[in-house]
Amino acid sequence: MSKLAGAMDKSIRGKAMTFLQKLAENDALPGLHVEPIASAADQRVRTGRVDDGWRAVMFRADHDGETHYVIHGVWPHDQAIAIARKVRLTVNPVNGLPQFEDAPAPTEHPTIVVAPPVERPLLARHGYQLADLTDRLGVPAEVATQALAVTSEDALLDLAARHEGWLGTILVSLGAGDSLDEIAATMELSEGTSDDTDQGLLDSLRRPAAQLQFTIIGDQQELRRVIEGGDFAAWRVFLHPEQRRYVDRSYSGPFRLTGGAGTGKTVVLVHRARALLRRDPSTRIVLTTFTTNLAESLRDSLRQLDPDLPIADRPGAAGVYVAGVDALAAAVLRAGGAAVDEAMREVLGEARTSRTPRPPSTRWRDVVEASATELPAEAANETFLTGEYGQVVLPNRITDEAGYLRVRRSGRGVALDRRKRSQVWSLIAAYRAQCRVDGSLDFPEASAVAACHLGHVGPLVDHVLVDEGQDLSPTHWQMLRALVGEHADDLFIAEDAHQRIYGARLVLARYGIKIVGRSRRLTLNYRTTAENLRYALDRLAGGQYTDLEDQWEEATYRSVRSGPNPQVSTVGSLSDELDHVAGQARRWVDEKVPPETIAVLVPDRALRERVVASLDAKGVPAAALDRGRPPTDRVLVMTTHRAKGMEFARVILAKGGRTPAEQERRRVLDDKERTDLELRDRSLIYVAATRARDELVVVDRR
Ligand SMILES: Nc1ncnc2c1ncn2[C@@H]1O[C@H](COP(=O)(O)OP(=O)(O)OP(=O)(O)O)[C@@H](O)[C@H]1O
Repeated sequence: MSKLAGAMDKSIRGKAMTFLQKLAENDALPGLHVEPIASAADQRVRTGRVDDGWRAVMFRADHDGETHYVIHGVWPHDQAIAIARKVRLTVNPVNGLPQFEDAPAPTEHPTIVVAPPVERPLLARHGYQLADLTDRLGVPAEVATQALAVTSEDALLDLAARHEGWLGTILVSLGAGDSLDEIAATMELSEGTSDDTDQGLLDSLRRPAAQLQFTIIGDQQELRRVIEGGDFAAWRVFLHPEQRRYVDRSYSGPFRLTGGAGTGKTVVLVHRARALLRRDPSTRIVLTTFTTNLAESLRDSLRQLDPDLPIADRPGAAGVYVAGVDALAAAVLRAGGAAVDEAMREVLGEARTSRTPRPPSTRWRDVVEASATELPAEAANETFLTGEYGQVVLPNRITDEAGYLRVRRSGRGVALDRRKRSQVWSLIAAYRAQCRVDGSLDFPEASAVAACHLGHVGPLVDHVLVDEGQDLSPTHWQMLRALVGEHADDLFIAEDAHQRIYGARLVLARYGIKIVGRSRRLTLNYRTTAENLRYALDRLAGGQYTDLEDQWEEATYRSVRSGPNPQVSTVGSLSDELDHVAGQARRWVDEKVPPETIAVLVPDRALRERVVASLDAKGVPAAALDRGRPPTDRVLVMTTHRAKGMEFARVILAKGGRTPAEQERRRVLDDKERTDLELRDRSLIYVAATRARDELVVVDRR
């Protein structure tokens, strides 16, 4: 077992690896010098020789004829000896979890006199007392006393940051006002008996909450990953008990995991893919998300988690096939061969020659402009028609006017009488006629046809894992439903309704995906500081957000870290905005902040190019990020859409202004459509602000 290698100096990692490998082979090898320490506080403590100057501190526990070592860390010789003398690894008598202690635990709660604070302490405001923390949760008395004295959530987060593992996590939950029962349940704390024998200690180390801090090293490769990863790769090894549950558990049907930005939804998905493959190496998994860029980063994460994980080259092959959802549709169509023609006829009323969908174009706008339609502006526009086609026509496989006149248009804003429906159909028919000329399919058509084709040939895979579920469209869901049969662990969907920046609201049950109670929520934010999270959540206040089950989305999250408040400035013009952005980036680069850890997020590509040019002019190395991987040594400038799913130490959010064309586009929209667009505008700011790990600077334009 090993504690997080964060404490380990980089220069010694290679030798530590060799030491631990040898220790695993035979702890009696003379070069290792595994020795007890005279007058140590814990009789299990041992030190081992990593090299002349460095020693490992560890604990030995024997059970069933086997010897186990719990690695505490590697330190310079004298420091290691001093630590080894004092440190104890015990089982917490209240919650049954392993804990390190520097000195013998007091038998009674010590009397610690704390000066009465001017403000009422935070935990008292939440109604907690000392005994709640110590006797119910097992928080050591000294830490509990400190926690009860702090007056703000930020101060409590600072205290939490000083304690690794379960203790830090419990403090964060207390700060957020969670009830004792909730904390005990999510952390899976035990009650009562504690067993300080070697076996008791080993059992305690295997508890889910212990795995926030300890991991059982099964083989050499895992050992290497833990040692080389250090703190930055904590997600690969140390899961929250709740995360672990969603990774390992089996569900009788589709499962939905919700949670705000940075709560570790993607981490759960990636671990779950590996867990499913470990259960059955021949299993066929599809891991999908909205865009190709996000899919690429999922693939990278899978490789980081486990370089040996089989990545499939097509949906239906053993292993994990990772693709953006539209690329997945294209792959299904390519693999389907001539049989796809039948599905095309059923969905579109005709077969098209291309199997590769073409990217979005101006075709809907061209159709409206070339027509002499009498439809009101709220229906004769690209936004309405794209929605009508993707949400009504394609999912219902409508191929003629008669079908369109009959179809239910539930959830759509603009009311259409028979005459108007007929006029809308003329535009749809004109659109399809143009597509027929070049034989191409658009993205929604491709997923609709893929769904129909899969309905004919049957499911291709055993499990589908979806990230960013809130952005997927009706035909995407139809396709995913048809891709996997209805059985246990068929679909696992991660979503955050507050981050919907693409598609329209929808309800999964309409597409045959019945969650029926299999829905849970992650609330602990690992990425964003409490201050930045507060700013981001305030942007959503008052908006009515619903999730994929048509439930109100809550916005109650807590953060594991605190930091400076976001700096928000308001400027009067584009040139002031550009100056402000470049000035801030310049200051950070001058302070030696690595440029690639700084991102400037903008609403559109036009502003992106302006920002890059202005950074160049100020001598700040910068690059526009679109497709592909981010370059190093440059400040990254990108649209918020591109930044989805990513994170940066520092973010400058340039909100920009609306162009006259955009203002006109919005003016003609129906009220419902406009309200939805406004929700998405706010979500875009929320997404942007939650990309910042440490510092956030916002530039608002009047
Ligand atoms: N158990 C963990 N221990 C340490 N870090 C974690 C843990 N879980 C997640 N993280 C870290 O938190 C950050 C956010 O995780 P992740 O990207 O999975 O969140 P998300 O919910 O998918 O976010 P978003 O919705 O914004 O894409 C990442 O840096 C990840 O490494």
